[in-house]
Amino acid sequence: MDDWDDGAAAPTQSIGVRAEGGKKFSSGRGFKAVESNDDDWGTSNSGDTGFGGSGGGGGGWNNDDQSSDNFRSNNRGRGGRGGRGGGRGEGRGRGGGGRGGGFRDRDGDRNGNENGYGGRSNGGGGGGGWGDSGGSKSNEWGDSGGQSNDGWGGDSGGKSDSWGGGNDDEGSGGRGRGRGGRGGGDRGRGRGRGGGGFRGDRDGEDGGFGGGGGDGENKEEVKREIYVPVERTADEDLFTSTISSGINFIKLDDIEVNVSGEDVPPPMMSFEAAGLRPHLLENVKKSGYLKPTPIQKYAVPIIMGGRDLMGCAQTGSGKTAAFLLPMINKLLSSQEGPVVDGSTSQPRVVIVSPTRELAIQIYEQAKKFAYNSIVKTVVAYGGTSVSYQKNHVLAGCHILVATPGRLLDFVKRGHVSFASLQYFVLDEADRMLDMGFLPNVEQMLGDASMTATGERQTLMFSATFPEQIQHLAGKFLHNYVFICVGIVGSASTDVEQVVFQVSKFDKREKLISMLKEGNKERTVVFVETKRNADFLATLLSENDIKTTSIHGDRLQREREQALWDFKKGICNILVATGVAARGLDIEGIQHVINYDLPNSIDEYVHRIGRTGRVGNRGKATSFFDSAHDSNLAPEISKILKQAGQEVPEWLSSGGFSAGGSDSFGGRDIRGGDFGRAQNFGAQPAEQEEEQW
Ligand SMILES: Nc1ncnc2c1ncn2[C@@H]1O[C@H](COP(=O)(O)OP(=O)(O)OP(=O)(O)O)[C@@H](O)[C@H]1O
Repeated sequence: MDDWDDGAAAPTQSIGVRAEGGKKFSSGRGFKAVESNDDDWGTSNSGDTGFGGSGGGGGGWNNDDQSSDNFRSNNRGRGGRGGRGGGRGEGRGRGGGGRGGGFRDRDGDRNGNENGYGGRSNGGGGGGGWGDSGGSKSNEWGDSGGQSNDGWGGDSGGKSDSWGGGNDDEGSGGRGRGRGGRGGGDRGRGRGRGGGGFRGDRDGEDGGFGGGGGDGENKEEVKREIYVPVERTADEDLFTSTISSGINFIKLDDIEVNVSGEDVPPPMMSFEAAGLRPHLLENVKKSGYLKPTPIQKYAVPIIMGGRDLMGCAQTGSGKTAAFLLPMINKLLSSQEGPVVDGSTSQPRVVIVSPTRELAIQIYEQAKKFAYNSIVKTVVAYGGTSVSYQKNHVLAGCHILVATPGRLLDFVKRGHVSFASLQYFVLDEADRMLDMGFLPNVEQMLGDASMTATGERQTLMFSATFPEQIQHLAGKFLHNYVFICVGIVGSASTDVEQVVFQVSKFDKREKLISMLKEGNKERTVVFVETKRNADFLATLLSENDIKTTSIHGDRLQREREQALWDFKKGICNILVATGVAARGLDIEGIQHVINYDLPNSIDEYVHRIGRTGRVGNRGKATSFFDSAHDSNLAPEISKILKQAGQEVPEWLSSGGFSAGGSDSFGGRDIRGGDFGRAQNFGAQPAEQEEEQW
């Protein structure tokens, strides 16, 4: 299940069954904001119409201590979290029952970290009032939440006992029957009609979940708290916060590079040779970059030459610096300050990323390269205080890094205009141009203030770039150059890929034994659903494996804390949904485990690319459940083969037929002269110091 955040147009999943004849409530309280702020609330409801409350319940968050991230003591469990309320103000949601399977910490002391997960307790349908939960004292849920009509939304700050407390017992999935979730934030009136929840499987798919959703008219999800992001890394520390190149760095030069387009500028052989400004060169050196990677060698001169670009290169091969360096160089050369026209900020560079954490990371990289210079960088992304980020944007910035929803919101409100834009960058461009985000990108590029194609430079980067997306991308680019380092969509050869056949019933045991054997290797475990991410994180914590999790249902504050805990080694295991598959660059990830394989091979390539970066070696293990994953067998076989790795017989006999790289978009789709790539071949590798 996809859980990409922040796409205003991203579809909301509906999992509930709509009940007929729900009950109306005239007022109520949903999630309680930590701090009230008109602007924030207003904004959170100002998006496009279309997808209403993703649920009705608005279940009470059982977090007495709003200032803490702590779920440890008696009331810290999240009581069954209801579906999200049907919005505030005019928002009307028809929602389902809440999500069952709230979890509650039974033993706070065992969880040493702030985001710690406690024991399992599965409540029934959370938001939806009375859930009958498998194995637990379900009636308590109903009593506490549902019977009082007023209790649907739950006062998140208040009597949380009634929501979170009560159910100590373990049990598998709750069966939530949502009865008319009542929408609404603190100050709104919502109307809800509830849908029934789902009952959790008894076979171990824990946690029933409630109906997700009605078709309310609420504009966007109600935010659950207003979060002012914490800048955790001091500017000086940015230089050491990325990954040091590994022993195979030099081998990147062996990868064949194809470049196509008209009058392509020649590659640079060193950062010094590119003509970058001394201040920038100093910051590059301070970052520990001695030599450019292949994508940097080609992309930097092309961007400096004023060209549009579609760049494809493997995960962890330095694409971020490939676009940041030439842009920052230009900003430094012009020496112009940020443009703010009245109450509208006009950045010169806009970089759009599909996830919030990736936006933060790009922002930090930009700040690092622009360190101690006039170039100002700002980040804006969902799940955070709008007014806080708006103030930063309006203070003026050269570079704005943003997720699409928040950016469009700022554009709509007139806080941001593209009138002075020189560069428009789509990172993870294939993702930005797929069905979920394409309307957002079209809106940005079609905005009345947007500089014309040809006047601005448009740059797109990714490790995967299917041909149909290339076709689509072409219409936003002007006489562009296409660079392809290696085969587009191929995995880094520095990642050792192992695929095991594991049925869904054996996955947990296998995972636990593997992690215990792994001796605290820093590991990302990818799962398909948010629910399972929570469940597994809890399970692993119970097994004394320090674990945290990241997925789209966690508060932004929790997401950032989770990544921080993982980066700092407070938790060595990160259980993640696809939200962490792309772009994240975390030092020391030794192992990626696909507990659940993704639905697409591109996603597989991005996920395993969280390890084996910039010449470091890594390992990726995938649990292949033939009942579910057989359609991926040929493509995984192909990826393994391309990376020069052994393909298990059972996998290849599942229908694998070797073909060209076309389905991965391994060539410039323009064909003709453009498609006639100049093959720059492999660069002569310098003498390696160490063989492996
Ligand atoms: N020339 C270089 N020398 C040394 N390290 C580098 C160099 N270029 C980039 N790096 C480092 O390599 C790591 C990976 O870079 P980056 O995140 O840009 O990869 P990417 O190609 O964008 O990967 P992904 O496709 O996963 O997003 C970062 O930690 C970055 O600081």
